[in-house]
Amino acid sequence: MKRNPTYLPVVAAAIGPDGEGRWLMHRRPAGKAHAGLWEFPGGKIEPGESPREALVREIAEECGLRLDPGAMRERGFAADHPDTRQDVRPILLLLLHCAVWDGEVRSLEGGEWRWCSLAEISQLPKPPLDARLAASFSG
Ligand SMILES: Nc1nc2c([nH]c(=O)n2[C@@H]2O[C@H](COP(=O)(O)OP(=O)(O)OP(=O)(O)O)[C@@H](O)[C@H]2O)c(=O)[nH]1
Repeated sequence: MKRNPTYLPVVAAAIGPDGEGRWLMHRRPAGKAHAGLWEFPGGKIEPGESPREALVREIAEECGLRLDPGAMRERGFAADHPDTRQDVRPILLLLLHCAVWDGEVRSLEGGEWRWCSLAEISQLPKPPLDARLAASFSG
């Protein structure tokens, strides 16, 4: 029986204070997959990490914010269809809402950062899974 390739787990953050409806978006830098598109920031979950641990690490590395894992809530997920080529792993993208953090945003690994309203996010060009997650915010 043909088996699907193993999903690559990726975690992303909807960072924003409760009730304000603005979220921190990251524009992927040149030279990377999906360069120039706007994503909910985050990255791959390493073996042995929980999604919350991975998110704290990725966000600290990318923009210097220190997220409070106790203030994270599951917000949704989106997954690729498995590719028929065995060398391309489908992505499982988990989205966590984080309403509490410390620090100021700095671009530590390239790319652009912007606080955006949902209306602005809907207009930004996004990778496919981020687009589906963003659409789920408006119901
Ligand atoms: N956020 C997001 N990532 C996606 C989508 N589709 C897809 O293949 N990916 C891939 O999922 C991976 C996300 O991990 P990452 O953010 O740590 O990737 P990266 O290229 O910045 O990191 P790296 O330099 O460590 O490989 C990237 O390879 C990205 O291209 C999508 O729709 N949304």
